[in-house]
Amino acid sequence: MRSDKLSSVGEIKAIERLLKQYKAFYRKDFCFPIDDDVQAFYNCKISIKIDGYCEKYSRYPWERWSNWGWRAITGTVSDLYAKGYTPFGVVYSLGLPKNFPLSKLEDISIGIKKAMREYDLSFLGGDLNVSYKYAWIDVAALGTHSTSYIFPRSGAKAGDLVFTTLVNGYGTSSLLFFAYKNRLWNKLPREFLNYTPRAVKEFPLVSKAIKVNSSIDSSDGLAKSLWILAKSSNVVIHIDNIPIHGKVISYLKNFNLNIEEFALYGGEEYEVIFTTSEKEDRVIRVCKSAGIECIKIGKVIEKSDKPKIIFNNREIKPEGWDQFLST
Ligand SMILES: Nc1ncnc2c1ncn2[C@@H]1O[C@H](COP(=O)(O)OP(=O)(O)OP(=O)(O)O)[C@@H](O)[C@H]1O
Ligand SMILES: Cc1ncc(C[n+]2csc(CCOP(=O)(O)O)c2C)c(N)n1
Ligand SMILES: [Mg+2]
Repeated sequence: MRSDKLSSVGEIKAIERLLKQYKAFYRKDFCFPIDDDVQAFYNCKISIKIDGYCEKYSRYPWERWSNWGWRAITGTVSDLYAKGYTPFGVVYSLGLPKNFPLSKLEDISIGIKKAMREYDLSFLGGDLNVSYKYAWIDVAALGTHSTSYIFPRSGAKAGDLVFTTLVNGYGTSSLLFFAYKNRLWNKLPREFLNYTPRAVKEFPLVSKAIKVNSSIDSSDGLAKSLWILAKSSNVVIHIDNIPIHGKVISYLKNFNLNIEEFALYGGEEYEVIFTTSEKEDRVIRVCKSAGIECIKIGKVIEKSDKPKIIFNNREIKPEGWDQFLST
């Protein structure tokens, strides 16, 4: 309905509406489905991704502006890495209120530079605009192909094993969001508050050594990311292992919180969730040689026109971070 608000419709439905209109502008020689994490062209050699963040909904009060700059770059390149592409450069656009101090702008650029060093990115250009009340950043990144094939969200096959990388781990980001919403952050140690996830830049190496069938990054949480894979691939996925960062568990217990829920419904972990028909021990070994840990979390059971995620005989709610529903 045209009169509906974004806060009742949510991000996914709103985007679906937009994408219907843009179908006519999609070229047949593009490599990914129109709604995938990234798009690629020139024989899939070059790929592009854009991602944006509003300060109000993406920077916690205890965080430095440099963290915000770092995460904006990380969030964008994460999608490229998750698809096997290695980003080589970024352009970004900043919107800042008129009274924004120059010192904070410097701090944002410290975070951006740190991320460009970490991911070996070139600076391709920028833009500075005035915004109303809150700061805003949009980052676009270009990546090059390092595998001989591509793996969309829709490529999961019956029998595939489902893996996730464990570079940042699950649980920390949802605990931080909980602490923020409940004004409890002074109960958490600096170690948690300084959470600075990094994108899984080793994943292109993994996808070179094994054949990945489908993948997504976990920026909107494990449950939602798994659900998107299942829905795009039309499959039922069984999960038998929900990963949670060891250090988070005691805090969740202290606050009397449900451990599984915090692992499932987070966001901003920037892990790669992928499916493959390769054997478990080989996948774990290949990840290790690439310098990261991967664990098997489940299996793709069957093709189905009723895609779902099952854990312990129960269907997992396909919920997660949504810009319009979550805040
Ligand atoms: N405003 C928009 N107009 C057109 N297409 C959009 C718009 N926003 C998102 N999309 C497209 O919709 C798809 C899903 O977008 P979404 O941002 O949820 O992807 P994502 O990779 O999960 O992003 P993120 O990394 O931010 O979680 C992508 O193909 C994206 O290009
Ligand atoms: C003040 C404040 N409120 C909420 C959050 C949580 N949060 C912000 S963006 C996001 C998903 C990013 O996905 P992507 O990078 O793919 O766009 C999440 C989980 C936060 N960090 N700060
Ligand atoms: Mg993504």
